[in-house]
Amino acid sequence: MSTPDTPDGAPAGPVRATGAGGDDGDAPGAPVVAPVDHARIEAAVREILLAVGEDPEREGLQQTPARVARSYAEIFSGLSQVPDDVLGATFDVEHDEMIVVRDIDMFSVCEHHLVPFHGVAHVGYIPGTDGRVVGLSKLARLVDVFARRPQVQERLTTQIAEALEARLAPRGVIVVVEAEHLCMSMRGVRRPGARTITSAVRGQLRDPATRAEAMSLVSGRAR
Ligand SMILES: Nc1nc2c(ncn2[C@@H]2O[C@H](COP(=O)(O)OP(=O)(O)OP(=O)(O)O)[C@@H](O)[C@H]2O)c(=O)[nH]1
Ligand SMILES: [Zn+2]
Repeated sequence: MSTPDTPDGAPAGPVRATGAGGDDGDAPGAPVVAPVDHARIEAAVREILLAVGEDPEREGLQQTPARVARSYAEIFSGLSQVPDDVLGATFDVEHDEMIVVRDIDMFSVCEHHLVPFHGVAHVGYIPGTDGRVVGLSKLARLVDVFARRPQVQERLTTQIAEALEARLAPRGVIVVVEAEHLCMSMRGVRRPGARTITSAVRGQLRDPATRAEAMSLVSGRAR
């Protein structure tokens, strides 16, 4: 299992989107969209369709460039978000033990091939000395902030951990991501079912005993 310490370069800097990632005002499950350049995406998709030998004017493809643009606005909405959009509010529950949310569904896009990789993220932390915690749903929202970008799994894992460290000053953080990369399944080496597991562990959770407890929680062995 890898424990990356330095991200392999960050994706393009965030440009805050009005309303993107809004919390309590959003309808549950409402798609988060970003202000991408729809006209440019549409022109590019039309070119790709022509390049692969398709006819962009045939009935089934006429709306495809516009659909792809809307889809990219959602899939890449993390590029216009920053962690503070979702970790802004903390509260004091005087809890000084580990908190783990496991099996957070995660969809991202491989930056090498622009096809999805998907799986689950497990996110845990030990609150800092001030005992402040963040709402549980915000951990899933934080995963989305970094997953909805062109990514590699190692960087995604590290960025989630570093954002929690920076915002909560926790005593420890653990992030484990398990994912299947469609670039390894549907093309290339063609190994459907292979899962990649990455972890980022910080602070007290690097201590072997605490790390073992965290790993048993995220793997479900403690249930
Ligand atoms: N470390 C890492 N590698 C990734 C990730 N997503 C995709 N890759 C790999 O990126 C590599 C890109 O390799 P290249 O040789 O440049 O591209 P390619 O010819 O399309 O490679 P193949 O996928 O082997 O066909 C491949 O080995 C992918 O499996 C990721 O999140 N992390
Ligand atoms: Zn890929």
